[in-house]
Amino acid sequence: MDDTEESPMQHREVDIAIIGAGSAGLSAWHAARKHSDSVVLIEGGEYGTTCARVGCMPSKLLIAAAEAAHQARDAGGFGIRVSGVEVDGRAVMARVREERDGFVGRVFTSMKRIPEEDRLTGHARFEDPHTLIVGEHTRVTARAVVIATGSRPTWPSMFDAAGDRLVTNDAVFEWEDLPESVAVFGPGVIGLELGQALHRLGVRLRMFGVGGALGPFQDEVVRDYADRTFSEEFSVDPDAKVESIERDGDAVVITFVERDSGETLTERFDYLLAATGRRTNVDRLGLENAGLALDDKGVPRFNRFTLQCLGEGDDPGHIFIAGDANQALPLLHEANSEGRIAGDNAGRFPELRAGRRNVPLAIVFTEPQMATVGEGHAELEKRLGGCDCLAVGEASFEDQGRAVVMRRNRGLMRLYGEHGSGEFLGAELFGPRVEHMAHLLAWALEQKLSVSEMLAMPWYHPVLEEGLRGGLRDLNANLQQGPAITERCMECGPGD
Ligand SMILES: Cc1cc2nc3c(=O)[nH]c(=O)nc-3n(C[C@H](O)[C@H](O)[C@H](O)COP(=O)(O)OP(=O)(O)OC[C@H]3O[C@@H](n4cnc5c(N)ncnc54)[C@H](O)[C@@H]3O)c2cc1C
Ligand SMILES: NC(=O)c1ccc[n+]([C@@H]2O[C@H](COP(=O)([O-])OP(=O)(O)OC[C@H]3O[C@@H](n4cnc5c(N)ncnc54)[C@H](O)[C@@H]3O)[C@@H](O)[C@H]2O)c1
Repeated sequence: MDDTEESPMQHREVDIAIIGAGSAGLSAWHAARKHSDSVVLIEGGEYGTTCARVGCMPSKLLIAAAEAAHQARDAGGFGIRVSGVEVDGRAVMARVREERDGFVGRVFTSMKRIPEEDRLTGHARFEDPHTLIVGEHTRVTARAVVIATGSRPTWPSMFDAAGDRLVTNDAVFEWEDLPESVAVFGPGVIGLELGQALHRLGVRLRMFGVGGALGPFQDEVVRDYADRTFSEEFSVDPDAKVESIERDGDAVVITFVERDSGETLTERFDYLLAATGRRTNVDRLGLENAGLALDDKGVPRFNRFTLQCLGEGDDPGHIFIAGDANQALPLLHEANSEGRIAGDNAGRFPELRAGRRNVPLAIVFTEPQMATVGEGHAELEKRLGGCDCLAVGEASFEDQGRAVVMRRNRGLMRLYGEHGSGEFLGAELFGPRVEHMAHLLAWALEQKLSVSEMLAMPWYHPVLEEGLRGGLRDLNANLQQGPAITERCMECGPGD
């Protein structure tokens, strides 16, 4: 064959095709294989998953280094003198990359359990509802398809002026050294995690947001408290007025109105880090050929329990969607569980099983940490606020005993319950190590416990969870199911 001749298109006929070898796709593959040996997993980008390569794991590695620096600087508060805390940016980034490579390596090792003939490399797109074209080299015909294509960062076009100094989380963990300065756009989950870590590692930082949003919080009381806390540590403006973004030599030059002074300032930064949200990768799938009903954002409409997509006439069909691709709950544990449900149903199609879904749980690894459990405050207000059915309890960590002991006594939680039934509904937490309390609350919500039942559980002393007990007691009092809190709990330990 001469060089100009195109190689012929290969043809594969399979039971199930899974598009995307990320966390959702890998779970889907394992679940589907329980039903059939004829399953292909198609990957168009890099293997290793977003979580391990550029997401959950490297971000937590950077945060861990930042925490070490912060604790060393804070040791003086305990009477421990640590002199000359120095951040070796190269060493920090080397550890981040090395450990990150370890996590990615473990994904590769588990990928090896998937036979090579079941893996296809190349970008997939629909030719018709049952046919995929993969990398222009293979046509795959499948009885059922799972879309598990994940998401990618998105930003407004005004950032493009920063040229190659515009970066996202995809680039940060490849840095050989820490930069001198970064302008972070988007005080959401990624922006706050990475921004605070960079600041604690000595990077000069400003963070710009729009419309006042901050982290995952919907409850204004918690959001305002978190805003005040972060603002004391580094420059963050959740409702920034940015006048221009320009490139000058190697610098990104940003002109903005400074929050506190109201002055217009122009500052130079090494990088503009865009953390302004993520968009689903379904836009490059040729969905117009798949016969699916799409929502106003172009995402297939689907059933949350079966992960089955609806067809154009709203008839459910043979295509399933899992993980960040469906934009519902872009979190790792949800990608895993959706992948499992979608793969299982693709395998048993046309028979289907409704998968078990967990209550919403999200944790952000800032310091103090942020967490949300259950339905968001806005949804609860909409559903229950009008009939006065929603009760709120509150507790501060400022005088919480264990938090004081640890010099981590900053934070506020708001807890929600239903009048009448006394059931616990959800919470927004901002405080020390609330990752653990968020789990306790999510488990209580799964069990449909009432606030009184939660309070009847054991509470050790002195632990941070006693702060949670304070919040639950306040909620119970507001539900008129317990005594009003006029003073500290008499039967509790000091600083409960
Ligand atoms: C910085 C950061 C930090 C995060 N931290 C956390 C955290 O602490 N906790 C948490 O729960 N979540 C976290 N997340 C979110 C979590 O990483 C994602 O929810 C999860 O990785 C999504 O998995 P997925 O399988 O849907 O997508 P992915 O792992 O992205 O997999 C999708 C795959 O599909 C491939 N693909 C796309 N289109 C095609 C196509 N047309 N053909 C073939 N292949 C295709 C892609 O190349 C990719 O490999 C974080 C995310 C980021 C970015
Ligand atoms: N710890 C975790 O679980 C974790 C960590 C990181 C990411 N994630 C997942 O990744 C998803 C995406 O994270 P994200 O931080 O990109 O999205 P996000 O939606 O949490 O935050 C985006 C932020 O950017 C702001 N924004 C939008 N346009 C802007 C503009 N032009 N200028 C300035 N700010 C602007 C928004 O108001 C918002 O605050 C999260 O929703 C989460 O599901 C989870």
